[in-house]
Amino acid sequence: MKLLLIDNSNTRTKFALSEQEGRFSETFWIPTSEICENTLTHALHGIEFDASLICSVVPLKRKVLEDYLNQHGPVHALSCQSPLGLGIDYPEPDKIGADRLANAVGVTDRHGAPAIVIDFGTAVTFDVISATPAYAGGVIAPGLGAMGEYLGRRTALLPQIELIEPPSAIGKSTQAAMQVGAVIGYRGLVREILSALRHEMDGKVQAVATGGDASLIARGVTEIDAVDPDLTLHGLERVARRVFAIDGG
Ligand SMILES: Nc1ncnc2c1ncn2[C@@H]1O[C@H](COP(=O)(O)OP(=O)(O)O)[C@@H](O)[C@H]1O
Ligand SMILES: CC(C)(COP(=O)(O)O)[C@@H](O)C(=O)NCCC(=O)O
Ligand SMILES: [K+]
Repeated sequence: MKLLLIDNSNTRTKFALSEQEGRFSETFWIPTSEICENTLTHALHGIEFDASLICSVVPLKRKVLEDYLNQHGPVHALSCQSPLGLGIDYPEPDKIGADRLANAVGVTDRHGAPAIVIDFGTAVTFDVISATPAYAGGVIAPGLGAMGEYLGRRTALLPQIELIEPPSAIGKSTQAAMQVGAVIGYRGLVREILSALRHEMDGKVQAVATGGDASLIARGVTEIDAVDPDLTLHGLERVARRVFAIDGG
């Protein structure tokens, strides 16, 4: 059975095709703002699949995706009601972003529990999975892109910057000074939050990073144990195998 997996998040909507567990035959993405029937028809032209599974944190785009996919076979939208294979230790499970639940499934399946997933997307999310394993809650902070953009928008003289590694901690230009604030400053945010989370958990807890800014920020941060770029899509695949009763699911 060929599965189409879709992570509909705020900046990019990622797609993966899976026929064999743990391996994607194809992956691509579309800016979320461009998701409409036309772009989907174009992007999915010639791609065959038997069923699809979507995690969405953008309700209007989720509707467009579901309406389109419903014409092409069974569709499941991931929620706290889906067969996640994890407990949920959280007061209002239906408020948890579907991408965060997919990340929790992905990290448990691929790296084991207990774990902390850090998703460096539009927002940066930290999600804690206990040894049980159960989703235990987490942290939401501004994403690196949002932090970088903010100063350029709210000041008269500061430019928009490219989010790249600054050559030195002592900035020798406005851009370089802002890159230090964003990139090096961001690593400090990550270290401090990880330390506080680990302090509230028992024993050694691995941290796995994913999302658009993961490789840039994780560089040199020894508190992050691994970067797994397609973690959300892998979590979706795991749930899809259960929903559609595929062997190994
Ligand atoms: N090609 C790219 N397009 C957009 N953002 C990118 C790209 N490469 C890296 N990024 C960074 O990744 C962040 C978005 O990460 P992503 O995981 O796609 O977010 P989301 O899951 O919220 O859609 C942006 O803030 C940006 O800094
Ligand atoms: C926190 C998020 C905005 C992260 O979205 P992303 O940055 O991946 O696009 C998203 O998971 C969301 O809208 N969550 C709902 C609230 C919650 O999880 O508590
Ligand atoms: K995401």
